[in-house]
Amino acid sequence: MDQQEAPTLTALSRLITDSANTLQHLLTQYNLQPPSVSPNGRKDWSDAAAHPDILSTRSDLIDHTQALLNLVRGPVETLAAYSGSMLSEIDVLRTLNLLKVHEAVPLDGSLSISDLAAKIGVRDERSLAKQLRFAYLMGLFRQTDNGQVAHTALSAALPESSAWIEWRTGRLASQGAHEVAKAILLRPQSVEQEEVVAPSALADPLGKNRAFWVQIEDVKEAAPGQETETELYSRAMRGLLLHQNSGGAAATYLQGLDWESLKGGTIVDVGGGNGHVVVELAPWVHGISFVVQDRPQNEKPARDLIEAHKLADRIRFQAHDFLTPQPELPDGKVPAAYLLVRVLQDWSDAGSARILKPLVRGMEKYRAKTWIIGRLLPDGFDEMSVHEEKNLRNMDLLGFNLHGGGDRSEKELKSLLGMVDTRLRINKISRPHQSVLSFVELVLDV
Ligand SMILES: C[S@@+](CC[C@H](N)C(=O)[O-])C[C@H]1O[C@@H](n2cnc3c(N)ncnc32)[C@H](O)[C@@H]1O
Repeated sequence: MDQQEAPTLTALSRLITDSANTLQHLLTQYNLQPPSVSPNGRKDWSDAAAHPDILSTRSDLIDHTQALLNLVRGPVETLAAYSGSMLSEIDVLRTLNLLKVHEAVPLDGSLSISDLAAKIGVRDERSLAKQLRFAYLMGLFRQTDNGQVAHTALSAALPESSAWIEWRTGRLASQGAHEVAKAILLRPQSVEQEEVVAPSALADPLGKNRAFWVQIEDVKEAAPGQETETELYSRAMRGLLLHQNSGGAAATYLQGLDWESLKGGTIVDVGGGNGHVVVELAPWVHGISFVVQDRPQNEKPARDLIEAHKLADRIRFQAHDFLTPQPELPDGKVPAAYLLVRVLQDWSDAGSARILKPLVRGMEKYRAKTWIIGRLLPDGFDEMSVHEEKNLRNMDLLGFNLHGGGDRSEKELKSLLGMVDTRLRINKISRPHQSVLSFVELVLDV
């Protein structure tokens, strides 16, 4: 039987002190800001992307701290927290985010709960105060000495994360969680199966087992001034891009792929949403134009976003169902590469093969490459810190919850490619240090 080395309170505390000292020392050495609880302090770690020693020391510190917390709490209280206070933390975050409290509280000042309630249109002031009181315990907003509400570092960071939090904690993204066990019990194991049992379909509020993409489309009608589910989803995907990469969205993508090799060409972003990935990238990769392909519902949000970034001369949106053959590109362009960013995890192997097959035709005809950007799961244990692996696997579980899909390991990706075309192979894979995304270049042996 495995005998795990039992950590003690003092041994863990020592590890924490050592990692904290190292981290502090490295930040000073590289002239970077220390962590801070001030609303104007360090928000994320994107500035440390080029310093793997900082990132790995930080991950160690997080892992040791979590281990100490679990030890001090003990098993019963840890389980009580998962089914109690931690759930309330999510509920309070959802509520205050929906009420947009972070926009109403001034960044460099404070206001009374009554003024806050008036500003955000809340009538039940007492209940708002209770939500805030719990939020203070999370370090989300704080009460000033004169009883007013002010920002903390955590609440001040909400604007960048707000869209993702709104969507992820909302009904459509959460409903499947209640049916995961049932889906696992019911699901057949066949990779050939295109229609899979997805938890979110089992949780369909209309009881019709509608797939996620059908449910999201069916909620087309929004009240005047309100956004549709698709608009919220697109906004959330953009939020995830910024949020998941700790602010360093473009930097991660630039490190991962050889953009220079495509100069003068056109990249087709297949399932590119409203173009939120390529609007971040385009300013950094000169001489490349983009065609964003996605469902027609994304056309307007995409055009608005592209226009807002003044990139209409380089980025075109094309409504296209990626399960069907590739259309001619606008303006007679031909593809130099297809980009699939965070798409395949939503589909079973059979569904993913249907998405990849039309691209293989383009790879053959135009000698185009295909770049897959997504999460690759480790096959073994201890390949990364607990903190990193949780960040990675949390999205894998969400893929199952929503679509019955999920992320793949390199081995599983290779087996998928084999189902698509035996000439298709992985040319290279890279994962920028501590990025949750891996960058995979596919080529076709012709
Ligand atoms: C997980 S999102 C990824 C979006 C974007 N690539 C990113 O990384 O943020 C999956 C995308 O696939 C699109 N999609 C789903 N089914 C599609 C279909 N049949 N044809 C085209 N796009 C589709 C969705 O609209 C959505 O934009």
